[in-house]
Amino acid sequence: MFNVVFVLGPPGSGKGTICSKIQENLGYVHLSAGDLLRAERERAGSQFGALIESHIKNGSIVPVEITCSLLENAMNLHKTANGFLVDGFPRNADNLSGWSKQMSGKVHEQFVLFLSCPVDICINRCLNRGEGRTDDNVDSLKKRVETYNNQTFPIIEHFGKLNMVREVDSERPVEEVYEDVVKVFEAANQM
Ligand SMILES: Nc1ncnc2c1ncn2[C@@H]1O[C@H](COP(=O)(O)OP(=O)(O)OP(=O)(O)O)[C@@H](O)[C@H]1O
Ligand SMILES: Nc1ccn([C@@H]2O[C@H](COP(=O)(O)O)[C@@H](O)[C@H]2O)c(=O)n1
Ligand SMILES: [Mg+2]
Repeated sequence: MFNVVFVLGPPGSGKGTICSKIQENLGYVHLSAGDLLRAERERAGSQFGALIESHIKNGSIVPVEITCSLLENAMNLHKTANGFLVDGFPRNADNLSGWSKQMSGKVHEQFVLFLSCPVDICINRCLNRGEGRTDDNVDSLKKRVETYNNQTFPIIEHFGKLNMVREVDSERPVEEVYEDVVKVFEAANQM
C-alpha cells in the first residue's frame, strides 16, 4: 500500500518548490501531475501529445485516465519510497472519481497539503518563473485560475469535510513555509 499526500493550491502557490524540499529531506517521492503530463506531451510516439498541449494552454484538465495512469506507472517505479507527494492532483471531480476507481486498495491517502496564497501573488510568481512554460502567460493564467476556483477549490473543500486538509500559508518566504510543512508531516507520521 503506497502512502500518498495530495498537494494542492493555486497555480504558482509553490507546490513544486515545497515538494522538492520534502523529497530531499523526508524520503517522499515527488510526482507532479503537470510535469508527468508535460513529459508525456514530449514523448515520441505519444498519442496524447496534442490533446495534452491543448488542455495545458487552456488551463483545462486532461481526462483522468491519462493522468492517473502516468501517476500509477511512476509510483510503481519507486516501490520502496516512504510515500508519494502527488502534486496538482486531484484537480477536479473527474480526477477524484477516476483516482478512486483506479487506485482504491492500492494507496493510503494520508492528508491533503493545501498551500494557500493570494491569486495576484501566484500569478506574478508564474509570470516570473522563467521556465518557458507554454501556460505561463496572462491568457493561460486567467483560465488556470478560473479552473482552480471553479473545479479544484471544491475538491479541497470536499477533503476539508473529511478533516484531511492541512493548510499552510505559502505567501511567506520558502523557508518559513517549509518549516510549517515539516511540522505537518511530523504530526502525520508521529516522527
Ligand atoms: N514562498 C515563495 N516565495 C516566493 N517565491 C516562491 C515561493 N514559492 C515558490 N516561489 C517561486 O514561484 C514560482 C512558482 O513556484 P512553483 O513552481 O513551486 O509553484 P507551483 O504551485 O508548482 O505552480 P504550478 O501550479 O504552476 O505548477 C517559482 O519561480 C518559485 O521559485
Ligand atoms: N491533475 C492535473 C494536473 C495538471 N493538468 C494540466 O497541466 C497543467 C499544468 O499543471 P501544473 O500543476 O504543472 O501547473 C494544468 O493547467 C492542466 O492543464 C491536468 O490536466 N490535470
Ligand atoms: Mg508545479
